[in-house]
Amino acid sequence: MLKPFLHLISPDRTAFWRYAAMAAGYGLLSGVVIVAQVPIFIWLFLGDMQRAALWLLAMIAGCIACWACRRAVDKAGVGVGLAVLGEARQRIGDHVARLPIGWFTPENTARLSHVITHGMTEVAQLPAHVFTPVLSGAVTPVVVVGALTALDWRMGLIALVALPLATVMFLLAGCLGRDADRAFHARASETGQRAVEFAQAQSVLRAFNGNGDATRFLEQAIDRQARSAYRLILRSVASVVLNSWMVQAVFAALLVAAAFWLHDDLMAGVDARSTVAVILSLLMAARFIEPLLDVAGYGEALRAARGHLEAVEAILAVTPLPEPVSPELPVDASVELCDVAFRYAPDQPAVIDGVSLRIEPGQMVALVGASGSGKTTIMKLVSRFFDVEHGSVRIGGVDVRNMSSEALAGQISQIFQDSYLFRGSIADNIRIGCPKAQDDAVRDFAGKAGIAEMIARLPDGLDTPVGEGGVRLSGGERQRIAIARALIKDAPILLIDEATAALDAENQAAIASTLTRLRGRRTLIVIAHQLSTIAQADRIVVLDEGRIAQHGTHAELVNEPGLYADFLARRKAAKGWTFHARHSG
Ligand SMILES: Nc1ncnc2c1ncn2[C@@H]1O[C@H](COP(=O)(O)OP(=O)(O)OP(=O)(O)O)[C@@H](O)[C@H]1O
Repeated sequence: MLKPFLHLISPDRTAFWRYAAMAAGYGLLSGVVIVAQVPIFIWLFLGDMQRAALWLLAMIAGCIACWACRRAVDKAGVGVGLAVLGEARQRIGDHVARLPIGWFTPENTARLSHVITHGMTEVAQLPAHVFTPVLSGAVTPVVVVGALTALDWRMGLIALVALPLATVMFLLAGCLGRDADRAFHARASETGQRAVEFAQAQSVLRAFNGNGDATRFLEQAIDRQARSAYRLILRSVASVVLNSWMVQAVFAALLVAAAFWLHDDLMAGVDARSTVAVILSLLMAARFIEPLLDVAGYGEALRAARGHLEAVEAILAVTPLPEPVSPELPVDASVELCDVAFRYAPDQPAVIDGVSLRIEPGQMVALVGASGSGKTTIMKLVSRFFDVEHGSVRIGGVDVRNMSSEALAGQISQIFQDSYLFRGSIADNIRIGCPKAQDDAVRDFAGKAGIAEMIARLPDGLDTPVGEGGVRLSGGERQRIAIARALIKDAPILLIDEATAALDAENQAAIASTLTRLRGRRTLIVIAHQLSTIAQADRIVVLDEGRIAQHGTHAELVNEPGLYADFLARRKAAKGWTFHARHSG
């Protein structure tokens, strides 16, 4: 528990240890104040009011010191909590930013969101709300044991033996609900994911589930969460009961010992002093039990926080894409795949298998192939969204694994099918490609991407908000903004995945002319469904089930029986289109 917590606040743990020492000191002081009751009662019994008053004053001073100490401890605890919150979120953010794109499944994304929001807030509250009473509650009884031993060694011995026993019991009770707790957190993440999915996919759900069945997935997730919550509550109640029984058993043992002691004294002839000692021992026994009961009560909070800490540890344990120790810089804008093999998971088949391909700087290559043949995966490997399983991907002669992520990102600009627009204006979204770009440049690239007219029609022009994910725009408009963003970046390599698929004829022409302008100036790798785009390519690579089936210029491939000829035939049949290659290699 403490280890993952400390892991989160490393490298500077001084503040935590200072806080822990203060909390232990507070527990010690509380114990001393409790023990101070003994001499007060003894002097009262002996009729020495002056000494009793002096001890009373000392006790009052101790109470004030306790109060001040508790305030300082709470303040330090809040400080540690805030440090954990800041440090952990920063570390999780830095770590997640280096994880392979494949990690970001809806399930992991929901878990990440649950941990960063709910989980980390609970963990941050641990020092002030849980650690302080638990730490001080563990120290105070030790001091009280000393007083008990001084009053009667038998009761002191019982209390002394009870301390490690209670600790073991608390730990065992803590383990009781651990699995149920993990299951509950997993179910809570799943419900969160289903709730977001339910909200985002309303149009699909309503179109396909008009019979009111649309909430089924969400309801099932909520049911599963409710069942796991029920199991967790049962386990929690059991562990709270076990802890309380343990503490009450210790108390009963102390009472029995006190009864025996009194009985012995009665047999030996009652001594008033002994009677007072018994009464004081009982008082100390009660005060010994109080902090233990507190500690027992915090077991549940500790276990819940442990669940969140484990979730954070699990995220931090995912291996990020390694950064090179001595990064190298590419010498040009060539792209090369050398005998590349890749699979998305160890238990899945290879989706890229033995692909070798060299694209010279300034060349335009079109990737063609059936759906699922591996075109998008090749693009992702070039961008190092994942590392290859075998072979290498080289940019400018350098293995992408030997380039820093900044250097690699600087080389590549990309337009994907699902380009995301951030909440902000059109200009903000285009400027992501070049944060320093002036308005004129933004307008210029918007024009090149075919959105000049659209912007001119809008009252706020480039400053028009796009809404989260670009919801206020049509699919084609979103795609064109993503194109402007990619073009303004001015990276030497441009990857385009079906960039023109969502565009109307007018904008297809605008994009085609942009590609014409960029030909020879940038290395272009294009997954093109539009024949007009393929027509511009210097070379065409036809993929089939993760392998290169055909490779060459249009002129070389067009009369060769095979997938490319089949592809052209299908496209012609669909569009009544005739291919006029501008370049024959
Ligand atoms: N994240 C993923 N996890 C597991 N398998 C994946 C993942 N993404 C793609 N695949 C699989 O890898 C194979 C190649 O997919 P890829 O997206 O590269 O094909 P594609 O040629 O680009 O298809 P399309 O033209 O339909 O976009 C497919 O069998 C696909 O199911």
